[in-house]
Amino acid sequence: MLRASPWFLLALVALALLPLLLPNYWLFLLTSMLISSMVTLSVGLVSGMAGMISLGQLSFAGVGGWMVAYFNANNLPIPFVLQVLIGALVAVPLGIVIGLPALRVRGVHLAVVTFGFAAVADLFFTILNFPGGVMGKPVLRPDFLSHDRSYYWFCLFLFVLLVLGVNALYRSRLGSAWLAVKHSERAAAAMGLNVAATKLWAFAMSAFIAGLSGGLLAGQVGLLSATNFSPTASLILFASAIMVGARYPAGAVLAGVMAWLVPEVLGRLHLSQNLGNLIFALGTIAALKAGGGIFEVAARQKKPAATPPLPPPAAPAPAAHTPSDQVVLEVQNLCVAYGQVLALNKVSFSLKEGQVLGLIGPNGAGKSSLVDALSGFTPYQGRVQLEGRSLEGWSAAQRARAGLRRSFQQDRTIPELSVQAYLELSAGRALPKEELAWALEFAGLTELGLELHSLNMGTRRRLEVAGILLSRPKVVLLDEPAAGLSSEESLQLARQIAGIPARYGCSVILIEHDMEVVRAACSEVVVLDFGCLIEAGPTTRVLSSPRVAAAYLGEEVLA
Ligand SMILES: Nc1ncnc2c1ncn2[C@@H]1O[C@H](COP(=O)(O)OP(=O)(O)OP(=O)(O)O)[C@@H](O)[C@H]1O
Repeated sequence: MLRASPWFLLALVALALLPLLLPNYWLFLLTSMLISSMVTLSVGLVSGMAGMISLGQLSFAGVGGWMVAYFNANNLPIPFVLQVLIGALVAVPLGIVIGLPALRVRGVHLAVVTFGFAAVADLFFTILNFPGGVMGKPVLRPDFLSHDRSYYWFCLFLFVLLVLGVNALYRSRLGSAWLAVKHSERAAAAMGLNVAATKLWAFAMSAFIAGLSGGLLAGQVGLLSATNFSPTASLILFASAIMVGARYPAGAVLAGVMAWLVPEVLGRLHLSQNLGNLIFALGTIAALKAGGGIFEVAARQKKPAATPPLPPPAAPAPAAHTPSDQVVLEVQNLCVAYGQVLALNKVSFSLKEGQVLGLIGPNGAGKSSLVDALSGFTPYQGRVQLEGRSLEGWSAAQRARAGLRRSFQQDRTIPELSVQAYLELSAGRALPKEELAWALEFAGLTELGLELHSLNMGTRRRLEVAGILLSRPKVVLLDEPAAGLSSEESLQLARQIAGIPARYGCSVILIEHDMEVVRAACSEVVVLDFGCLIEAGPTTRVLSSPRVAAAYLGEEVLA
């Protein structure tokens, strides 16, 4: 993201002064570069930020251009600037419609859907023609934009506005939500985010930006044709956006430069323009191999932070918190089946207010199925009640918003976000200094600005828990939070987990294989085996039960 404001200002001054030095032909190319950069920015938003493949971005641009051409051909008394804006706005509902399939499909399927849209739009543009095209009636610019230089400055002005707007968006909660959805829709839903709305916003906004660029292109070239917005051109645009890492404005500018420089150079060398496509294709393959475009890789290679120190193990053993008798989560006859496999068979237990309840069992016992069912990710039969309210039919996001939060076995934190942005996204609100300071202490960090990719696994796991706690949940399901941590880190985390009810007043279900962690954190334990609850009660008693030992713990407990 654009943070180097001195560089940004320098580039801006250079771009603003260039028209004074260059002949008209180069000015025309520079304007094309700005317009290409804009439409690349739109790909950066929908694909780079929100992680959805869109192969029809130029069709949105075509809609913007078509509207401007239509206003001109019909001599409608609408100022040019307004025409461009209307064109961009008309592209928005289309963006939402094209975004609807993204709620159900992703990856290659979404690529096919969006490319299909590009093909249909191409047919539409070809059959209907751009208004004014057949009559040879070009789009007229108002007097103040009639000179190529003033038009260039106008495009530059809009481009800068877009960059600032997009940058502000990327730093907002919506921007963080886009990254969350890109990395894991499940984790995003588990944070209480509305995944569908987040995706549709991305499509709508990227269609707006693309539509704006189409309108500007109409003003630049006067007469548009379907070839300006062909599906093939959309493909090349997508390839170049991937190659540069177009969610970074500087990447979009680089793509814009290449979009006019490569054909220009090839033309002067009398080489085929297809060579340009080959360059973009190879660049895309290289980017996919490197796990990101030029600017994404560069951002990732920022020096990783030194491994943060563990928080002082002095963490006083948490004051024993006596759970109240009030039941916060009631689970009755819970059954989960995957086809013929019965993963959970009539499991019933209750979680009391202020309790840290361990959930243990051998591999395949049904622990993850239980967490998935409670958190709304797996269909189940039976009853689950949160503070007396049945959660029947509630989605994962609704359960999270109601105060039933969960963590994941695998790291699902969002590498590009800063510590603060991640915590605020997970908490669902802007956090005051004291709460941020507490979260830093919980995770053993000192800086809020560090990006998560620079943190070690243990720190990211603690940060995930801290973010969940800052959302002030009623119940937290922690799915093997100590996985991948050293034994020292695990015990530290266990002590922190044991202190959660006293500090946050919420209850915890802790799934853990490490019995030391269970002993340190949990007052009571339930044990699953082959999907059935075989034992429940105070930790020490249950862990020394021969039945449990036989089912799962073996020598570890007997020792
Ligand atoms: N998506 C699925 N499709 C089919 N069977 C599944 C699926 N997920 C889990 N199972 C089966 O359901 C049973 C319970 O699995 P689950 O992952 O809930 O156990 P677990 O106790 O969490 O195991 P682990 O400790 O290894 O994570 C196992 O027999 C497993 O093979």
